Order: sequence, then C-alpha cells, then structure tokens
Amino acid sequence: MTLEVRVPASSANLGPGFDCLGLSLPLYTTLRLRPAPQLTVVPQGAVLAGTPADESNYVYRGMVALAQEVGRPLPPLHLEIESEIPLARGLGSSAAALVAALLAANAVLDEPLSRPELLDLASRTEGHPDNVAPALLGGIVVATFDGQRAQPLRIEPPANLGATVLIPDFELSTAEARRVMPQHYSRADAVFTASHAALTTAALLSGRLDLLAGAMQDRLHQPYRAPLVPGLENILAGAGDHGALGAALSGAGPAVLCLHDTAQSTEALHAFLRQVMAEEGLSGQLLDLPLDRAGASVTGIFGG
Ligand SMILES: Nc1ncnc2c1ncn2[C@@H]1O[C@H](COP(=O)(O)OP(=O)(O)OP(=O)(O)O)[C@@H](O)[C@H]1O
Ligand SMILES: N[C@@H](CCO)C(=O)O
Repeated sequence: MTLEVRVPASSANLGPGFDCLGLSLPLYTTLRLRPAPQLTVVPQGAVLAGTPADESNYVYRGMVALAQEVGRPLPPLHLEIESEIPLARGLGSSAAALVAALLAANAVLDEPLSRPELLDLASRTEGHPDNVAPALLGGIVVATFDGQRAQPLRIEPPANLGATVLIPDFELSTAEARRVMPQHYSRADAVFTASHAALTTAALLSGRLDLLAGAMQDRLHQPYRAPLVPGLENILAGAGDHGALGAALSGAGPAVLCLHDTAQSTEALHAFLRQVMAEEGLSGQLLDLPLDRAGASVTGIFGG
C-alpha cells in the first residue's frame, strides 16, 4: 500500500507582507512512498529532472529532519516525487517539498507531531512561515514567527479572487534574492511597509478587494530585488491599469503575481504582461489560476 502526500504551491509576501503573508496556488508537489528493502528515491517528470536520486534529496532530508526531531529512525523507504511547481521561481517549491516530507515522515512514524508542531518545524527549517503555512493550510495565511513557533491565521479567500502568474524561464534562488536586501531600514520605510501589510491583510479578510492596489505597496524587498527581475517595476506600476486588483513579486521571485477578479476578463492584463516581457526580452509563461483552498493532503496507507 502506498501513502500519497500532495502539497500546493504558494506565493509569499503579497508585496508588503514580507516573511508573514502568503497564499496557496493549485500547482502541486506529490510524494508517494511505501516500505522497501532499502532507500530508493525516484524524482519523476521534467520539473524535477536533475534533482538528486539518493539520500541527499531535499525531500528525503526533510523526512530525516523530522525523524531526528522526534528521536525515531525512519524505516527503509521507496519514494517517488513529482512536481508541477517550477523550481526557484518564487512559487514555494522548497516549501511544498518540505511540507510533503514532514507530513510523510510524521505519517510513517505514527503522527508524533501535531499540525501546529509541523508548522513550527517547517518554519524553522525554511526560516519563515509565509510559504509553508499556506502550503499546509491552503487559502491565504498571515503568520508571525519568533524563530521557534509560528502563529498562523488562515483567511478564507474571497470567492472571486484569482491569480495571474507570470513565470519567467530563469531561476532565482531565495538565498540570492535575500542577500540583496539591506540590514537596516529607515523608520519611514518600516512604517510604510507595516501599515501597507496591515491594510493588505484587512482588505483580504473583509473582501475589500478595491483596496488591494493601494495596499500592496512595499519598501522592504521589492525595490532591492527589482534589478534581478527585468520588467518588475513596469508591471508593479502598470498592472492596475490593465485589470489587476494588485501586483507583487511572488515570493523571492522571479515570478510575478497579479491578483484579479475572476468575474472579469484577464485579456488586457495578459496583453500588458506580454508587452512588458517583449520589451524586456523575457521568456516565460502566463497562468491564470484560482487559489487553492484545501492545502496539503495525506491519503492512502503506508505499509501493508
Ligand atoms: N521537489 C523537490 N525535490 C528536490 N529539491 C527540491 C524540490 N523542490 C524544491 N527543491 C529545491 O529547492 C530549491 C528552490 O528553493 P528556493 O527557496 O530557492 O525557491 P522556491 O522555493 O522555488 O521559491 P520561493 O521560496 O521564493 O517561493 C531548488 O533549487 C531545489 O534545490
Ligand atoms: N518571504 C520569503 C519568501 C521566499 O522564500 C522571501 O521573500 O525571501
């Protein structure tokens, strides 16, 4: 019998909610596992081509981290991993892989950790909760993290909230996109960003989508990351004039998230994004997606 864990992509920050706000998107990482005489790791499909097929695989390392946390060894396993989430694009591929690993190891070891403890461990491993919390819980999540414990609050997405995601063909690692950020900020930039993050969260919670364009402004990370993402400044400045409710760098980038009203056509927004891509010589894909509301799922049985 096989255990299957499926975890959605996520878009972190939503502009000003750096390291604390994110939403879940319906592209999935799927992990299937069963007992085996010895460890076998099989990455499947084009997205995971080139990822390690041994104990150094990120998913297996996540499983080992949970086993160490609870002081219990993992049995030998056969793991199959596949993913629809492009790597290092700002769509939470590492968070989905980690959450899948922790849920799988927890199931194999008879659930030693609760869901809140799993979120704490995932947040400690990633360093912030804004991808792992929506990956686990689905929907939109705001979360604090003190270095040990995360406090999430899940927000049910407004019914008509959709995402248009521009996914460039190039990779940008989160580590590199964090290196370009300053260590210190002016009080004015801190107040600007905190107030806009609070308004973004309140707008999402109350369904005031008309406030998002003004609310999703940030002075903490996007201005510093813009040189790494051709076209970002133009998209942030112009998406609202082409039907977007708000726009932001997705996670650490280079993907860009535009929120839209699903009752409205996204034709003008796509035309605008394609025009920016052409001006910048940028190749990539545009996807219209609903939000994922269910979060991670675990089905099947390990063993037997
Ligand atoms: N399913 C997977 N199997 C193996 N390694 C993976 C998998 N998913 C992600 N990774 C590893 O995580 C790296 C990407 O992590 P990174 O934090 O840089 O970007 P991201 O998670 O895609 O984007 P962001 O954190 O900005 O949303 C990949 O280059 C790869 O090493
Ligand atoms: N908040 C994180 C998300 C990406 O992992 C960042 O922007 O660096």
